[in-house]
Order: sequence, then structure tokens, then C-alpha cells
Amino acid sequence: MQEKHNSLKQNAMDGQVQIGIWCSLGSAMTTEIVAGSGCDWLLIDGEHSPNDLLSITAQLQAVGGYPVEPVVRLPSDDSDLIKQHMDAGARNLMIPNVRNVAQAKRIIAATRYAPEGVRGYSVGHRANNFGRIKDYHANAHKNQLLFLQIECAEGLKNAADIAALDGADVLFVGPGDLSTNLGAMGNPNAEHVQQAIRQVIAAAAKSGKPTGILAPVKADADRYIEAGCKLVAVGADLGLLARGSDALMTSFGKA
Ligand SMILES: O=C(O)C(=O)C[C@H](O)[C@@H](O)CO
Repeated sequence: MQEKHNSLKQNAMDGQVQIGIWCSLGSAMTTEIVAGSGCDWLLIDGEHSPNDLLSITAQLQAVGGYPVEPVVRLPSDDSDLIKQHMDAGARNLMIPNVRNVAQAKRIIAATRYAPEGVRGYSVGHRANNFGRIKDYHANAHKNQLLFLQIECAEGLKNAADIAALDGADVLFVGPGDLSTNLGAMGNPNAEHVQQAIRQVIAAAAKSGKPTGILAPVKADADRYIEAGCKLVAVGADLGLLARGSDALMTSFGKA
């Protein structure tokens, strides 16, 4: 048995736009509903959502039969969390608030087995179909996609050097944190924040790496795609449900 080819990695590296949806509800059921939408990828959020290793594993299992690549965002760059979630089958990882090359190198090392890295070895886990994928450990890095979030001035300053690292596959802008850390909380469309986002796109492009962003407003998503973003999350389960249910109640005069 071979590991399934990572179409998201292939398409991202080929410069194809890949449309995603953010999953924040911590539910295998709602994430499976999203998986059937036709999106290319979906983000299971472990940073700002009530998720843990077990709930993230359940969501990975729920979407396993769909033509979608799940990306798991961890709450930090903790190497033990990286190990646990990769063993659970999270081969596309997003790490928040990456600020400099030294931190990025530590993160990359945590995703790789020796001699390139320090990922702990386990003979059987969900990632290698419980030992059935015999060459998993030798080839795992070929099917992994690592998203490093650029969300502050230091990360912005170091973005090009971070993107140049082997193993730093995607620079992913966190528009909420980036705008907050640039003095424009709640206003990612402020011109200096937009300029910063364009700077991240250019920094990644210098190393031939794609950029991603979360843009739940279509006009913003269209603008970022036009500006060169390739991995764009265009909505979130939480917002879709809140806005949808509110609109429904408004239509019956209930809100
Ligand atoms: O900074 C951001 O914006 C992100 O990284 C995305 C948010 O954390 C996401 O949870 C939506 O609020």
C-alpha cells in the first residue's frame, strides 16, 4: 500500500489556485458537510476553536473519503503537538505566528524524521494506515505541506528568508492578527496592511513558494487571488452558520 498522493501540495507547487473553507466548530459532522462542498482543501482549526487531538482526529477520519485535503492548524509551534497530529494523519500542517528563520527551522525539523529532523518515530499510526504503508517513514516528507503563518511585523520582515527554507512550503497570512499587530485591529483592508500582504506574496514568490490567506469576503478573496495568492480560504463554517441562521430568523421577523 502507498500513501495517497497529496493533490493540494502538487497543485499548490504548480501555482494552481486552491479554494478552501475554514472549519472552526470542532464537529466531525459539520466538517464532513464542508468536505462534500467541492472545496479543494479545508482547515481544521486547533488554535481558535474547541479542538484537541481527539476531535481533530475524528474530523480527519470524517473527511478521509472525500476528494479534499485537510489542513490542521495547531495552537502553537510545539514539537510534541506536531508529532502527535502528524501521527494522527495531519500531513498538511499550519503553524501560527511564525516570526523568524530560527523558529521556522525548529518547526520544519519537528516535521521531519532523522537525519533532517527530530520527529519521533512510531512504527504504526493513522498516518501510515497503522503500519500498512511500509515506506511511509522514508517518504512522508514528500506528501507533507507546511503552512507557516506570517502575522506580525517581525514575521513580515523575515518572510523572504523564511520562505527560502526547504520545508517552508506555504506562507499563510493571518489577516486578523497581522492587522492587529500592525495597529489596525479589525481592519485588514487598511492600506498599510494590504501593502504588508502584498509584501508577503512577493517574499514567498522570490523562492517560488505559494501564499495563502483567509478571506471570507468574496471581493477580498478575488483581490488576493488577483494579487497572486494561491491557497485562499473563502469562508468559515462558524460564519456561514451564524449568518445563515440569523438571516433565517430575520426573514421571519425574529431578529
Ligand atoms: O489572524 C487571522 O486572521 C487568522 O489566522 C485566521 C483567524 O485566526 C481565524 O480563526 C478566523 O478568525
